[in-house]
Amino acid sequence: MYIEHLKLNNYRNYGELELSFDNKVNVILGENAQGKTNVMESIYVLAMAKSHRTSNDKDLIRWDTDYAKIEGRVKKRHGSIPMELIITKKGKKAKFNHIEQKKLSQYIGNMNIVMFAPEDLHLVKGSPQVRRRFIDMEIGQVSPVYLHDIGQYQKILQQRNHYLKLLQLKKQQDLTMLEVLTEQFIEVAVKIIAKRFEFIHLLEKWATPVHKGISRNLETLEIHYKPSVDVSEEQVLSKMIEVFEDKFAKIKSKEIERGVTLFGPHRDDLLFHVNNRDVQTFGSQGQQRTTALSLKLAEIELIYSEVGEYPILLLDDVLSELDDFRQSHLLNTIQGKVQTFVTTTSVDGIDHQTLKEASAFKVRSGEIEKIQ
Ligand SMILES: Nc1ncnc2c1ncn2[C@@H]1O[C@H](COP(=O)(O)OP(=O)(O)OP(=O)(O)O)[C@@H](O)[C@H]1O
Repeated sequence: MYIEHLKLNNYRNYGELELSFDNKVNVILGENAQGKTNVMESIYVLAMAKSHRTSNDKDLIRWDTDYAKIEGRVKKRHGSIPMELIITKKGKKAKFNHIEQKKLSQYIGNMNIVMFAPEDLHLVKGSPQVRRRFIDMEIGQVSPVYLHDIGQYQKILQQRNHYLKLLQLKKQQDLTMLEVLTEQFIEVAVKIIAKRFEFIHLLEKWATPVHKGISRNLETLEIHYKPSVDVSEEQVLSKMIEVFEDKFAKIKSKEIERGVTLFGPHRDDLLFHVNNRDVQTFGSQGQQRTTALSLKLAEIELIYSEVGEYPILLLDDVLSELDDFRQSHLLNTIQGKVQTFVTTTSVDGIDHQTLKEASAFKVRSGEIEKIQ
């Protein structure tokens, strides 16, 4: 799939912008703070209904205006489909094929995106939160049910935390309500954990050969999912409810004392092993970068295998962060099959055929001009 047309109104530093793209590499050139990332972000937001760099939708609305609008036409195998997202200070409205989608979980996933930005290089080394976000965004793109479950989970987690806080502060004494919330919590948590196990296997299946290629056959990558409760994959569906019930019964007084939920998918993590060693602890910076790059390239193949079409790749300021070998590995992989957007301040030093054949756009304070 690829995005043919993009129109922005009052999005970040763009008043009005209309661009058409080919199904190939599109380079977005410009000095710092001119609006390169803003274009990438708008494509990401159109696909995912939220930004990768802010959780506050209001940040996306151009200063001193009331709403932001992103319109796009995505070309898929079965035709060209219009998508639209309007962000106001009160909320957002999403349309797919001119029809408003009441549930965002039904909207997301119609246009698949893989974003690779400098912060993704911290996927291995960063906090578990970064890795959980990565898993959730990726599964969400191929499974609307999962997105719905995550939404439910967050709601119940919030209610449970709120109730634990009341118990902690002795504003409540009744434990029956806590039991009801715990039961609801476990029901959704089990579904999420089962799906995460399944997804990590699939991701590993694609990432291991990619990693072998980038490491010139020297390294074997393994990805392990580490739920916060000690449970093996075999136990997930058969015994998980019991495992959680036992755990929560044992830590009840501790949770009340702390006023917060201590176990569940919001505390899960991922582990990456290269040649049987934990990359987070023992990996060199190069190995950590290779792992992050392998995961991104694996996502491209994973989406293709699940959806039947390649996703759109957004490389935000990341190409210059990779050495020559990794750069050309990346560009060789996408060449001719994945619509790719690359932002950079300069293409000097990137000597690859793919970039020579690319379309190029020049950004200057919220205005864009096609230059190649
Ligand atoms: N809501 C907003 N309304 C208007 N302008 C905004 C808004 N949010 C950000 N900006 C402006 O957008 C510009 C930043 O754009 P962007 O992040 O796309 O930069 P960039 O070209 O990618 O730069 P760099 O190479 O430094 O990453 C800044 O000038 C900032 O002031």
